[in-house]
Amino acid sequence: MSTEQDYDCVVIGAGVQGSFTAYQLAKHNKKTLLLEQFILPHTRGSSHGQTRIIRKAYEQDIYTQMMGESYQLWAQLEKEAGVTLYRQTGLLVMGPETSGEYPLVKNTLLKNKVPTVILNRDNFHQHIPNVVLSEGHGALLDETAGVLFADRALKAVQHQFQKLGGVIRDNEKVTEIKPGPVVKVTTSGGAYQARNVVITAGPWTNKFLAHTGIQLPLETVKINVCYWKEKIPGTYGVKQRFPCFVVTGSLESKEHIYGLPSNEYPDLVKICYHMGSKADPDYRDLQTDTSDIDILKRYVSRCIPGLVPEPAVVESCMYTLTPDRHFVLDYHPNYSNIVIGAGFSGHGFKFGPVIGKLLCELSLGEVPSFDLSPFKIRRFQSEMKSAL
Ligand SMILES: Cc1cc2nc3c(=O)[nH]c(=O)nc-3n(C[C@H](O)[C@H](O)[C@H](O)COP(=O)(O)OP(=O)(O)OC[C@H]3O[C@@H](n4cnc5c(N)ncnc54)[C@H](O)[C@@H]3O)c2cc1C
Ligand SMILES: O=C(O)[C@@H]1CCCC=N1
Repeated sequence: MSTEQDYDCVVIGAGVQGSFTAYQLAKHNKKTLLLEQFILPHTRGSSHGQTRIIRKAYEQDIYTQMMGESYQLWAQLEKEAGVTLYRQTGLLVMGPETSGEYPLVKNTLLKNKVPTVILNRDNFHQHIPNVVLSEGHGALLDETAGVLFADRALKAVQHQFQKLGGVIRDNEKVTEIKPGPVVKVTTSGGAYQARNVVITAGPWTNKFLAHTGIQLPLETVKINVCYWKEKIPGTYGVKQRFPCFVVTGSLESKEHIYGLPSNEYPDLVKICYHMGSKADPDYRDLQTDTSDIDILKRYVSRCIPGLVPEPAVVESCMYTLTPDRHFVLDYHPNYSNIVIGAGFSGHGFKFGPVIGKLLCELSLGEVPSFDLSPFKIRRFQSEMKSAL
C-alpha cells in the first residue's frame, strides 16, 4: 500500500510566487500542498523584508498591463485578509532624459494612460525637496506607485491559502522529484504525489531543476539592502509624502539605484543598487563584496544630501537573474504537468498576485490571461544546458 499522500498540485517553494500560486490553486478548489525547505517565515530567499516597490512604470507595455491586474488582486487580498498591504507614495523616476530607459518608461506610462506628472528643472524642487536632479536627467512621477508591506503580504496570502483548505509543510526540503503522469515528490519529511507540480524555488531553481534534467541560464546574486540615516528625522519620510524613487542608468553606473521613503525603521531610508555579486544561496553570507555600497555612498552624498552617506543597516537578499531580466513562466520543456516560475530578476514581488494567477492557469491547462511569449524558456535555447 502506498504511503504517499495525494494532491491535485504540489507547489515547491513558499516565497511570494509559490504562495500566490498555491492560493490561486486552492481558490480553484484544487487540493494543494505548498512545500518549503525552511521554517516559515525565513530570510534566506528573495521575498523577505518589510517593503517592496509597486509601480506601473516600466519600459515594456506587458509589465505595465500585468500590473493593472496585479493592483486589483493586491486590493482583493487586502479585503479578504482584512489587512493593509499597500501604501501609495508615488514613484519618482529619474534618468538621462533622451537615452536609455527613462524615455521608454515615460512613453509606456503615457501610452497606457497611467496617472503621471512630468517634472522639469523649474518645478522639481517644489515637488521633491532635498534631492539633487543630476545634469541631463529627466524626472517624472508615477502616481499609482507605492510601497508593499512584503512580510505582512506573505503572511496574509499563506494564511488565506490555509483558510481555503491548502496545506503548508515547512521545514521540508524537496530532495527528489520523479516526473510522470503522477509526479512523485520526496522531501526530508515525507513523500507526496500529484498530477501537477509547480516549481517556484527562487535562487534554488537550478539546484532543483537538476533533479529534472535541465538547467536554465540563471545567475544568483546577493543584494546588500542598505538603510541610510536621515540627518533631520522625517526629511524623507512617508509622512512628508516622500516618494519611492528609481534612478535609471546614471553617471555612477548603468544599473538602477532605487529607494523607499523612511517608514519601517524610524529615520532610515532604504536605498539599494539593483545589482549584486554572484552568490550561492546556500553560502550567501560568504559573498562580502561591497563595491555596490561604494557606488551608493557616492550617489547619496551627491544627490540625497539630507542623509548620512554611510549605511546604518545592511541586510541581505537574493536576486535570480535571467540574461534578459524577463521572468520564466512556462511548462518544463520535457514534462507538461510541471510548471516553472523563476528568474524574477529583482522585480517580481509586485507581480506576485498575477504571477500566481498565471502559474495556476498554466498548471490547470487554461489559456493564460496574458501573452506569455516573452517569458518562455525557448528564448534561451542557445544558452540552455542539460543537467543529465
Ligand atoms: C533586495 C531586494 C529588493 C527587491 N525589491 C523589489 C521591489 O521593490 N519590487 C519588486 O516587485 N520586487 C523586488 N524584489 C524582487 C522580489 O522580491 C523577488 O522577485 C521575489 O521575491 C521572488 O520570489 P520567489 O518566490 O521567486 O523566490 P523566493 O522568495 O526565494 O522563494 C523561493 C522559495 O523556495 C524555497 N525552496 C527552494 N528550494 C526548495 C526545495 N528544494 N524544497 C522546498 N523549498 C525550496 C526557498 O526556501 C524559498 O522560500 C526585490 C528583491 C530583493 C532581493
Ligand atoms: O522592482 C522594483 O520596483 C525595484 C526597483 C527598481 C529595481 C528593482 N526593483
